[in-house]
Amino acid sequence: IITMKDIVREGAQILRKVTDEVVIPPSEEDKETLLCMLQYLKNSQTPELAAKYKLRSGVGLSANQIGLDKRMFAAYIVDDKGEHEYTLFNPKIISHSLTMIYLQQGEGCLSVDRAVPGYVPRYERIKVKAYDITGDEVVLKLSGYPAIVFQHEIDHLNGIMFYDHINPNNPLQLPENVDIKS
Ligand SMILES: O=C(O)C[C@@H](Cc1ccccc1)[C@H](O)SCc1ccccc1
Ligand code: NI
Repeated sequence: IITMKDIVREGAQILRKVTDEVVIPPSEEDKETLLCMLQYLKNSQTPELAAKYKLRSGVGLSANQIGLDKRMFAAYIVDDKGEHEYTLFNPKIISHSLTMIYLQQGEGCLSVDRAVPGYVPRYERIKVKAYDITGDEVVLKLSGYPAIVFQHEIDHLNGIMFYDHINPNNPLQLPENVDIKS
């Protein structure tokens, strides 16, 4: 299983690389790895397992965060509508809203062992084209928190860290078109 020792921390070059597209249809190995990444997220959100394996809780994980130069990520979000799991290859944001949102509490990262305060402006709505675990093309429309998670993960695949979006002079400053989203 994936544990924290498998997670690459900031400073590693792979976190600053634009990762390579995965060949579609995906190999058995790539599918296996992506499912392991999803399992990490589920384990990290299961108190007994998180405690047993000392896992930091995560709702998203990109392949380069476990040292793989592959354009794929997993996300596992539980909200009032239930569990939403995503295992996607070669994701691409094909359109987005003008309005932006941000998390009141800012963002964190499994690859960043420190708190970096500040608002991270994200598109409120995104349309994403990707390939699912079977290699079929999917188009997903996301808004709110899931959209934030996807943007955080797709940033990873493009070598971007969440703090790259924080205004260095005033971390709590926002572009004027940003709506409040806590
Ligand atoms: O490092 C990662 O990519 C996982 C990130 C994903 C993320 C961070 C901020 C905003 C959206 C997504 C974090 O580990 S997720 C941390 C977390 C865990 C449970 C609930 C909320 C956030
Ligand atoms: Ni991250």
